[in-house]
Amino acid sequence: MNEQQSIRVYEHADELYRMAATFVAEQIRSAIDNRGQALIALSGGSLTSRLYPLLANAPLREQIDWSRVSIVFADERYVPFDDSENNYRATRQTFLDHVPVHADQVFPVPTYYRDPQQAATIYQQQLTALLTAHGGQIDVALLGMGPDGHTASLFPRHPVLTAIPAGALTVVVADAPKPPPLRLSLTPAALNTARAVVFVVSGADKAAAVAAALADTGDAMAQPTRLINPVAGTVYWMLDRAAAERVTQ
Ligand SMILES: O=C(O)C(O)[C@@H](O)[C@H](O)[C@H](O)COP(=O)(O)O
Repeated sequence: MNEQQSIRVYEHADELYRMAATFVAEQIRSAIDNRGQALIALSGGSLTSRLYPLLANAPLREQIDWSRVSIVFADERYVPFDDSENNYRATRQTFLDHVPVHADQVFPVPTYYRDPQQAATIYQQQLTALLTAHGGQIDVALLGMGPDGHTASLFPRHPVLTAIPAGALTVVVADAPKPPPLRLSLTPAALNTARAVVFVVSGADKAAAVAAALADTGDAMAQPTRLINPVAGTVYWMLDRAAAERVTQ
């Protein structure tokens, strides 16, 4: 197990999401207290419906100076902003439209480019500038994991995993097994700048993937979460009992 790793298990999903939202709010507050600002990376999926509303409502909403928070996306489905599959759209609906975050501090993946590679290049430039302004680190990267073990849009055994150029911060993922098939993801190198990577995973359908991800050894190409090893940060696994059921350590 990665030494910079912490595993926390909660009895029920409700408790998991409540504790995860509280933890993320603490991380954001501590970044603002220590460095005057916070840079966070968001994922889609169940976080959108279960965790983000907790940040967008009392008491957590009032505990954060949102004017000091910048937001990027760990991954995005390459569909227009008004498509119901778009993570930015979903995140606005449950989170960003309900907190006083400055519009110019929210960085959606620019899926309006016809060429996703162009979007990847531009998003990389934006992230590079943000990292420079934030001392080289994302403060909190919030990630989910699918039953197949994917995280962000890094899918097990997807050819792109071995084709990411050194130093690239963004990557276009075509033929993703989870729809929609065209996606843009932050790379492990980008996510590994994080001070805190927080995996929030619930449900028995993910128990096997969680156990494989946390086993002492394993193939990173089959378990992309193993590619997430922050250079100067900690990985937090926050699980409900059902997702943790097959973890042996
Ligand atoms: O598809 C996306 O947009 C994601 O960001 C993706 O990586 C997600 O976090 C996982 O698929 C887990 O999703 P669930 O929590 O809904 O299972």
